Amino acid sequence: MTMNESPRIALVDDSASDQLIFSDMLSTAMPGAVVEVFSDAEAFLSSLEHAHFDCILLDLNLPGDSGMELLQVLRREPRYRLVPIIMLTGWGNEAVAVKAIKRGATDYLSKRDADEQALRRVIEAAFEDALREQQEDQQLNLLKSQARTDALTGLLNRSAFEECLRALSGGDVAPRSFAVLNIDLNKFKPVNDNFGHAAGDRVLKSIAQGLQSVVRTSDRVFRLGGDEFLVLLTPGPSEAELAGMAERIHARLHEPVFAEDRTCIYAGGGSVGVARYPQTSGSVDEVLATADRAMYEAKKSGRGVVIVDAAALNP
Ligand SMILES: Nc1nc2c(ncn2[C@@H]2O[C@H](COP(=O)(O)OP(=O)(O)OP(=O)(O)O)[C@@H](O)[C@H]2O)c(=O)[nH]1
Repeated sequence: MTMNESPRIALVDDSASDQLIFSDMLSTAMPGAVVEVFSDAEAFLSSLEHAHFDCILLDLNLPGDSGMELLQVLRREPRYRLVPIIMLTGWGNEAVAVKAIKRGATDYLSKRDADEQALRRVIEAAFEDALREQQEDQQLNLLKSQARTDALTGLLNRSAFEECLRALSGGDVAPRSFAVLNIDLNKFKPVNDNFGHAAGDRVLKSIAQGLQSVVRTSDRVFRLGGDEFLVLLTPGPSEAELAGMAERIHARLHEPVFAEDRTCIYAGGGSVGVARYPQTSGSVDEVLATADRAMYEAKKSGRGVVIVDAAALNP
């Protein structure tokens, strides 16, 4: 939130004389600013349907408690969570101004002490604060997303998967339908042994891209670790769709992966165990354990795909 050349500033104040004084002061203090004046919270809020402001000067003494209420409404609104809001206070209002800061105001300025320099100083400082907060926010979001991402493939990682499971099992609300495909690559270790670890990484990345290319936008692909992947299909597809999806995934896993010199480094495919909720009885965790067992069964029997609780699909 940098202060641009011509910030849009809203002045919300019910006193006609203060509207004049502050509009005048703003035109000298911030010559490029575009200032819009509102006499009450309601008029200001309805203007937000078609306008956006970079900074708000808000009279703390609007009728009733509407100045403080407006402040809280704005801070709950994602667009205005970080926008500088400066409270204009009357004489002896410092205690209330401090309360306003606790409720999210960026700063306050006593009307008695206000002049062009003070106004400019407080607005510039508020923009700097907002910029700092925005950068901290971005860093936090980046850290959160890194913590949920597998660095090699860019897929969601095990901790993101656990988060997802908690949401699926979610408290008192019955989980929605879902299907889970537990995938483990076949004979992946020899890639590392024969072509080196970088070649193994190349295979894992290629498998990750392949999986992402075949699922629907509502589905999620995770790398749980090593050569173990998991696809979560939400909402759970019909039996026929699920069989089609499992087959597409299985086929995609079998596509050969080449080195830069076009040597084929992997074509081992994967074993896929599939379980569905609510068709597979038990809790969300039990459904996962079932998919895991199905994957081992697929690996042992060389069947490629084993779908549990879909007898018609597993002749
Ligand atoms: N290149 C690479 N290798 C990894 C990574 N993480 C784990 N591995 C290797 O992946 C291999 C996985 O072992 P296994 O699943 O037992 O090997 P596999 O040959 O696929 O065995 P089967 O599943 O029985 O066919 C191990 O050799 C790990 O060292 C990674 O991030 N990059």
